[in-house]
Amino acid sequence: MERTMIQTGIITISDRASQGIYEDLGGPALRQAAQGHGWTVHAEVIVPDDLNAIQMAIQSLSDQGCGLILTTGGTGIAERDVTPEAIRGIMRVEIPGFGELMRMKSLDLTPNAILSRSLAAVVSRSLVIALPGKPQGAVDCLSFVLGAIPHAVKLAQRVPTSC
Ligand SMILES: Nc1ncnc2c1ncn2[C@@H]1O[C@H](COP(=O)(O)OP(=O)(O)OP(=O)(O)O)[C@@H](O)[C@H]1O
Ligand SMILES: Nc1nc2c(c(=O)[nH]1)N[C@H]1C(S)=C(S)[C@@H](COP(=O)(O)O)O[C@H]1N2
Repeated sequence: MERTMIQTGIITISDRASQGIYEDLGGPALRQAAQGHGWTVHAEVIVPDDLNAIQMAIQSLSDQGCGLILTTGGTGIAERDVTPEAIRGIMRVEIPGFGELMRMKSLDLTPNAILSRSLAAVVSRSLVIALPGKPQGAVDCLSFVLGAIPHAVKLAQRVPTSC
């Protein structure tokens, strides 16, 4: 697989992790996975399940030059799960195949896979991938879409590239 230098930002979206009620394991799990893929982790942040806070965190990491922004949490159907709405409010285009593939592959692991509204989108010059909240689920879902990430990041960053 193509190994490209990708500047990565990681956002954990969880009311309880943001309040320190439980230790955030999702951000560190994604950092380890990203570094394992040869990417540079620029920053890791934790925000509550709040639409404005999510949008501001994404925009800030994008402005700091992250070509790839991974979020974990808030993709489900609980009352405060607003990650998809937050991303759709600031994206240029959605990339439906990412969510389709993550749900399809995850169905082999858990019947609850179809409860995730996980997605990917281009926000400014960043590829944003919204992964489920369970730390292992986030890492697994990232692995399912890995192959398309280097090319998608180049397209988001408007770097000349061909398929
Ligand atoms: N960032 C995380 N770190 C560690 N465990 C997590 C994290 N996110 C989710 N989990 C685990 O997965 C379970 C189910 O995820 P759920 O989506 O309900 O959590 P959540 O979004 O963090 O909840 P809330 O936002 O209400 O705090 C949690 O109860 C927790 O055990
Ligand atoms: N691969 C994978 N996908 C998964 C899961 C998981 O553990 N592994 N958890 C599911 C569950 S239980 C839920 S409720 C939804 C949404 O999770 P979120 O609201 O924490 O993002 O993701 C689903 N997708």
